[in-house]
Amino acid sequence: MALRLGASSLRTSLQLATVPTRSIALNGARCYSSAKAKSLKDTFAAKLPEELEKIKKLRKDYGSKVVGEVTLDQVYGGARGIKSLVWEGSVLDSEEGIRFRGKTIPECQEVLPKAEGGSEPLPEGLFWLLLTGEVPSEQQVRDLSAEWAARSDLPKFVEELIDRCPSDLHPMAQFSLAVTALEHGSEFAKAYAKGINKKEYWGYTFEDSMNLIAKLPNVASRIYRNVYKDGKVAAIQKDKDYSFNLANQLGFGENKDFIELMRLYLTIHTDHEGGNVSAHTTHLVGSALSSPYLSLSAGLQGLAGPLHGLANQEVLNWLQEMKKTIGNDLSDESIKKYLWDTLHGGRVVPGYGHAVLRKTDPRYVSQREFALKHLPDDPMFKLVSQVYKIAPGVLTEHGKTKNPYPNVDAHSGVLLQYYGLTEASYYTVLFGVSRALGVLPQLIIDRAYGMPIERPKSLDSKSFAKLVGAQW
Ligand SMILES: CC(=O)SCCNC(=O)CCNC(=O)[C@H](O)C(C)(C)COP(=O)(O)OP(=O)(O)OC[C@H]1O[C@@H](n2cnc3c(N)ncnc32)[C@H](O)[C@@H]1OP(=O)(O)O
Ligand SMILES: O=C([O-])CC(=O)C(=O)O
Repeated sequence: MALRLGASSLRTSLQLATVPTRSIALNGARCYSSAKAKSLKDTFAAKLPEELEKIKKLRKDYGSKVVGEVTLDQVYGGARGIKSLVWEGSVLDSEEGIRFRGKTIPECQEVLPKAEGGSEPLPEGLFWLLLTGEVPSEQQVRDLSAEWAARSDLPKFVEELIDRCPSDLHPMAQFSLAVTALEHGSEFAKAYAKGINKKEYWGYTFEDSMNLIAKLPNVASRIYRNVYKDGKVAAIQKDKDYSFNLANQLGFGENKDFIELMRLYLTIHTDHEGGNVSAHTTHLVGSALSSPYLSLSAGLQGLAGPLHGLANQEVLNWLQEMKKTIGNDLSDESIKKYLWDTLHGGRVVPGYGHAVLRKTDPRYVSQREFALKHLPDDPMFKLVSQVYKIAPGVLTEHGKTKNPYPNVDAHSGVLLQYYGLTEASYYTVLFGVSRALGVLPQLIIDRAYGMPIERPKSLDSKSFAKLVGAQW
């Protein structure tokens, strides 16, 4: 019960009184409806004792069972496939792709609440699903939108910090810098410094995560407007959803389809189980009890690498280069030649391959479906489709990559450029806003579970050689 007391002591005025909820079936998923919607924090707190009990029993009964073995190749191969992380929000199947709390992307598109008149899910709903495992009601999602809007103001010094960045400092560096500076308002760090009971950690981590997510549209749009536009940022509209506000602040609030794209984009980029660089980094830094601000900032710095989230920037630049080179000749032969030139130049084909996936990424598929619906005749979409037809064969013939199919980053830039967001160096910031909605729920869960500091064992090569019985 201490956990619940700790949580409720932090309740904000926006959280509505909790009343028993009625569970109804919505397309096979559980959906909770009630006169007064139960808040996210109360929903999580109510489920927590049972979750903790289940984990305690699992560890008591099976704690010494072997869950896998590790080869020397895995040690030298980026820890690929080693099962060593607990991540509740999503699990990635190499053939099927991601499932968020057991639900595929199409299933999420079906069951998660949408904006009035909209057809894409609201990322608020996915955040709720990732944290609690439950599909929220429409009212719960509306309340969450309102709560984020209410918490969205930036401290003046953070605005000034962003404004003082040179416009040629990469947007991702500006983004992680601003998120680090928001640490100034960390309730977790302040409470820890005062000395709090471990059982109260998650409540403060929840508050920090909510505040941080709420502020990201202001941070992200300020960077965009400063670097590429006139530096003026629209105010958050308190009665609107998160994606509307982000789209509007970027300067695309008049375009309903772009807002819908933001809702889809922010939903599908959230989470990709725990081992990817941004998720793992956030979790790792958080395991030292660094605040959610410092943890996410570290994760964003990993996302900014070209083999990870920056690949979406690389893809658009690469496609534009290709267009310049091949002009209107989208024949199989000319695409093939361009792909081979890239590979012969010792470069990777951006947007293709994956550390886990061995089939086309379902996040690519959902973006392709969006394009087929909204921009079927866009020349860049046609180019992307042609590359999709040709690249798997070329990469297979090249014989190096274990996965010749496209990942999420192969498509996102083409959708953004269609609506006029053409600045590729900005794209990973949008990815980062979405990724925050995926990695912060797990950070709250980590603290609620009392996960320890992460500290795997390393050895030098000589010791590994000895371990496998080799000469050194
Ligand atoms: C959101 C995301 O992070 S999704 C991934 C975004 N990144 C990209 O799209 C960049 C292009 N892709 C890649 O570089 C890789 O496929 C990664 C980083 C995604 C995965 O890396 P790995 O798990 O090491 O891939 P894999 O085991 O297939 O690599 C084997 C070899 O194939 C190469 N390879 C993998 N993908 C590609 C590619 N798209 N083009 C050319 N070569 C490739 C690797 O560089 C590696 O070469 P090496 O033996 O000379 O070092
Ligand atoms: O899973 C990975 O390694 C990379 C990825 O697609 C993501 O983080 O979204």
